[in-house]
Amino acid sequence: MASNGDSNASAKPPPEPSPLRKAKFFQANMRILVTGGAGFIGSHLVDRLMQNEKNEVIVVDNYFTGSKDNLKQWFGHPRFELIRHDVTEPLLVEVDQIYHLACPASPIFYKYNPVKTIKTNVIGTLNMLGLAKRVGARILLTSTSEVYGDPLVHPQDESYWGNVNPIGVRSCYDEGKRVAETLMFDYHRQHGIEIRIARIFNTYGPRMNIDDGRVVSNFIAQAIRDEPLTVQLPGTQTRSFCYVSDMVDGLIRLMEGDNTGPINIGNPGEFTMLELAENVKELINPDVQIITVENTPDDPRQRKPDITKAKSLLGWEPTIKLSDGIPLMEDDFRSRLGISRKK
Ligand SMILES: NC(=O)c1ccc[n+]([C@@H]2O[C@H](COP(=O)([O-])OP(=O)(O)OC[C@H]3O[C@@H](n4cnc5c(N)ncnc54)[C@H](O)[C@@H]3O)[C@@H](O)[C@H]2O)c1
Ligand SMILES: O=c1ccn([C@@H]2O[C@H](COP(=O)(O)OP(=O)(O)O[C@H]3OC[C@@H](O)[C@H](O)[C@H]3O)[C@@H](O)[C@H]2O)c(=O)[nH]1
Repeated sequence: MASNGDSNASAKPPPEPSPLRKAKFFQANMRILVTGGAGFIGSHLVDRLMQNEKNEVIVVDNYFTGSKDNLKQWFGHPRFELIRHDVTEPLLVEVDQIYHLACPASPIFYKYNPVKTIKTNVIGTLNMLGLAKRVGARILLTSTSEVYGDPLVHPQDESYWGNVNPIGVRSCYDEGKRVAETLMFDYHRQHGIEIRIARIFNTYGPRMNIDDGRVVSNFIAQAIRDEPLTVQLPGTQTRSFCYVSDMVDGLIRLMEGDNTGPINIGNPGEFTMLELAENVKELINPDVQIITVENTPDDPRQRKPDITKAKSLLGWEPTIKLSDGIPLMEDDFRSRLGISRKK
């Protein structure tokens, strides 16, 4: 297995998968666990996995930021199960693959209960690794570009170790994800677990919570409601936005491929927050006002993925540019807000 985290990765073989995998006359389905599957990215991932009729999908979620509504299309389907469960508690299920997404992702939600956020990242990831070890499952962690902190290297490639405040208000999330990555590699080296790590860059799309608090959903909801777009100061900070269907494609390729990662998955198109506001204004509501408001501590000043590895190792690159993704998200937000386009 190719590992770009540490060249000393153990040669220890992973635990044997279920004997049913080798059964001559019984072709078992691939049983896939998605933690955090009721959330934004998780529910899109479930939709894609359910399209393959060889997959059985089990979702666990505590509904902190996710919603059953995101999965209602699958209720009652014989290949689908939904379990209310908090990943900080152990879980006993028999599965072949684990997509481990459970963790609040929007800064306002992860800062709301920072102790719970770090427990989710550390104890939650330990529990899922323990499960992977017991049943011989392959596990993929959705890590984040936030492991690079306020990056001093631009764009960020996977070899950069980051510039992270260990005691700041964002640390429960970014240090939490850094420990989660450490745990993944320790289980890989010590127990031979098959791991995959995706470092996800800002992702947007339909089904984001209207009140999620992240910038794209805020601006789109504000533009539709005729409220001023709130650009946090200085407005020159940058982000690179990936449409959710591209993200799901990258995650599945990583899971199915041979490389442990970490691998950046994101769209390198980089925008200042002022540029993003101008784009949303132009595409959704040319009359809307743009205002500046106070920022929060430790906001990263620049962020853009180097996706050379994703291109060469996964054959993946994003296909949907921001100006095409925003209108797709607008349709979804308008239907949920019950506000149609002005004639
Ligand atoms: N969307 C992004 O831009 C982005 C960027 C980088 C990384 N990620 C990572 O991708 C994953 C999904 O992000 P998202 O944008 O879909 O966020 P989200 O908040 O919509 O989804 C997270 C899901 O995890 C669930 N959850 C949270 N804590 C849990 C716990 N203790 N036990 C069980 N379930 C729990 C939530 O209820 C929710 O359904 C997260 O791990 C996040 O860190 C997302
Ligand atoms: O209304 C707003 C909200 C946010 N912003 C700005 O927009 C930028 C992006 O902020 P967001 O809250 O969307 O998300 P961040 O990029 O800070 O963090 C995200 O990074 C990657 C993931 O791990 C997580 O989804 C999340 O932590 C920041 O510079 C913020 O100051 C605004 O200008 N206005």
